[in-house]
Formats: sequence, C-alpha cells, structure tokens
Amino acid sequence: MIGETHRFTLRALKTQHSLHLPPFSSLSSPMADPSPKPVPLLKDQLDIVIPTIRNLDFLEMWRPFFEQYHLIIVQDGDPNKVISVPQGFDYELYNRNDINRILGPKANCISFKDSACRCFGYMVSKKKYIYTIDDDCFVAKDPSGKDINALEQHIKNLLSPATPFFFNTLYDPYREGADFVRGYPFSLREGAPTAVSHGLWLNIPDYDAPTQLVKPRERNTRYVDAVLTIPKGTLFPMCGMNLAFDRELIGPAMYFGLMGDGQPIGRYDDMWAGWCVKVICDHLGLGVKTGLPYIWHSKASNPFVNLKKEYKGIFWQEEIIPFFQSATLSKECTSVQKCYIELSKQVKEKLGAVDPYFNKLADAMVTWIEAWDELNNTSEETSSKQPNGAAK
Ligand SMILES: O=c1ccn([C@@H]2O[C@H](COP(=O)(O)OP(=O)(O)O[C@H]3O[C@@H](CO)[C@H](O)[C@H]3O)[C@@H](O)[C@H]2O)c(=O)[nH]1
Ligand SMILES: [Mn+2]
Repeated sequence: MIGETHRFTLRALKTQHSLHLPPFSSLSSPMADPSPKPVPLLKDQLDIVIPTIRNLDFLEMWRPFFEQYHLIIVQDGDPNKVISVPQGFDYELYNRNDINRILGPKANCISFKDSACRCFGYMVSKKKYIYTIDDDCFVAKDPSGKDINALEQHIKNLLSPATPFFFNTLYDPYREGADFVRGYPFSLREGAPTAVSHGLWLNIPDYDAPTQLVKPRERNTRYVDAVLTIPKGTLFPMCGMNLAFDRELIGPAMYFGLMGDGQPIGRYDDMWAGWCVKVICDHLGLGVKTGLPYIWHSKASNPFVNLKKEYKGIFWQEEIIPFFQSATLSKECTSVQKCYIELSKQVKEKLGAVDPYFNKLADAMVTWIEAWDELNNTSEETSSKQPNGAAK
C-alpha cells in the first residue's frame, strides 16, 4: 500500500545498477505479524535462487517455509515481461538487462532462454548457502501425509558431515537413530564438510527425453527415507530442480555452462555443473549428498523439445564422462577457483576435439570465474584461501 515500507534488499554490488523493479504493486510488503515466528535456521545466511519465465504463484505453497528467507529471482527470456511475486516475500529480481548491465561483456557466460541462467543468482548472492528450486516444484508430503519442509532438510544435510571416503551401510550416520556400523574406521568418523545437498522429486521424475518418450505416464511414487553421501571418485547426474550447496565451499564451481539460445545443447546445465563440482569436491575433500528432501515436481516439459535440446549431449556425454572420471587436479589447486581454471584448461585440451563448442565452454568457464571474483572481490584471496576459509 502507498507509504507502507517494504523490506526490499538493495544489494551493494561492485557496480551499482538499477535493479529491475517491478511496478510497486507487485513489490513485497510483509504483512504485520502479531505472533512473531521462530527464526528459521540460517535465515540470514541463505538465499533461495529461482530461475523463472513465469509468475511465481508457486511460492504461495512454500510460504510457511520460504517467507522468512531472501529470494534471488533470475528472470529469463523477455526482460520487458513483468514477473509477479506474491506479497510478503523479500526478494531481488534480475532480468537480462540487469545481467548485461552488471557483468558487461562477461554476461556472455550466462545462458539465455535456459534454466542455466540461475547460476547468475549464485554469483550475486552474498550468503554462505544457496537453495535453488524450479517454479514448477511444490511441497511434497511424506508417507505420514506431513508437508515436507525441503529447505529445512537441505540445511540439515549441509550442516552435518558427509562420508565420501568410506561407505556407511546404514546410510547417514549423523542422522537421529543411526550411526556408523561395525567395521567403520574410527579415524574416518569425523567425516568431511558437506558442500552439496541434492534433493529428489515425487511425481514427475527428472528423466531425459528418450526415457520420457518411452514412459510418458511414469510417475515417481517411491519415497525413500535416506540421505547418502556419493562416494569419492564417483560422478552423479546433478539435477538443479531441488538443490542446495555451501557457496563458500563450492560456489565458484557451480557454473551451469552455456545452454539455450545460440547454443547447440540444452538441459545439460546442471549435469555439467555437477560433474565439475564432484571432481573438485573429491580433490578438496568435500562431500556431496543425495536423497531427502523430496519436492513434488508438477510439470513435465515437452519431451520432443527436450530431445532437440539434449540430442547432442546424449552422445557427447559418452566422451564427457570418461573425461571427468579421469580428470586429476594438481596439488597447487588449493582453491575452488584454481581447480576450476585448471579444469577449464583440460576441457579445452581434451574435449575441444569432440566439438568446437567445448572450446567456447572452456573460455566461458574462465569468464565465469573472472566475473565471480570481480563481483565477490575474491581474486586476491583466491591465491591464499583454503576451501574452508582458513588463509594459508
Ligand atoms: O527458458 C527457460 C525455461 C525454463 N526456465 C525456468 O527453469 C525452471 C525449469 O523449467 P521447467 O520446469 O520448464 O523444465 P524442466 O525440464 O522440468 O527442468 C529441469 O530439467 C533441467 C533442464 O535444464 C533442469 O535442471 C530442471 O530444472 C523453471 O523454474 C522455469 O521457469 C528458465 O528460466 N528459462
Ligand atoms: Mn520442471
């Protein structure tokens, strides 16, 4: 309402820019709350990043879990379209004009017309943790019928150690009612810092186009009550739909690549990031978890459109995977940025022959790190900072 103040976070970015402010009517204005809610976990240390091409009505269902967190909305597609955000949410919104204004020529490393654009939100955030979710993902129910607070479960996953060096057969040993089983080395029971928490999906599973075409009516109804650490040396297909990570531990590696408009490939944004992230986590001794929490994925994207986007990736990945499986990083790679730059050199060297696209991608990986360091003033720290933040 006129005159009512609204909690709108204006971010002091390196280059001041006028955020794309939707008309005042669609701006947030938190309703006065007579009975203050308990402060949610990591309230001021976590941003929720949402890539979108549509109005964000889905937030209504998430309001009990998300309303007290800051949102970073990355609006893809036509920047003149106004995205409406339900009242009461604290958010900043960036469209393509903002990305171009903030990054200048480096904006060419951020995809257009693809959910890969979400990684811009990771870059501009100033928080320690990120949760990213698609706008067609809703609150799922656990087998008891209780609404699942996906964000709370991700936070638990991130705040407890991982076990990448030795597999615990009773799954997450740090979980209430579980522990390390007999034969688990005591020297390894401290675990490793958790960098990534990869959640899953009920209803529409994240299948590739060929599988979608063969099984158009398949729905995931199986709720598996487990969180697993993905063992060191094992890659995994990371889906960006329901994903959380420690931005200080692994953020610079969460680049979602060159996808969408003008690119020969799509729907491999999160996959590419996941393969780079896992190689770097293994090198730096960080953990990646998958399993709980579930969200309810409501919309299957068009399998024919998806097939066109994925087509080249389906056979390229038969070369990409062996590349990541055999990728090694030197001991001089003591920070995520250094690991990532080293990896980009190997991409150019070893995948450039697969297709010229990988030369472009390798260059974009470097541009991403340059932009990340510039926006986060981390270039001088990069040379000395250990992944756990301790200076050399
Ligand atoms: O051009 C676009 C298209 C979509 N978005 C936003 O991105 C997410 C995901 O979109 P959608 O749910 O339509 O697509 P899915 O196929 O279900 O996405 C999953 O597959 C992977 C494709 O990369 C991806 O990791 C998953 O997200 C929504 O929020 C759209 O609004 C966009 O920004 N630009
Ligand atoms: Mn979807």
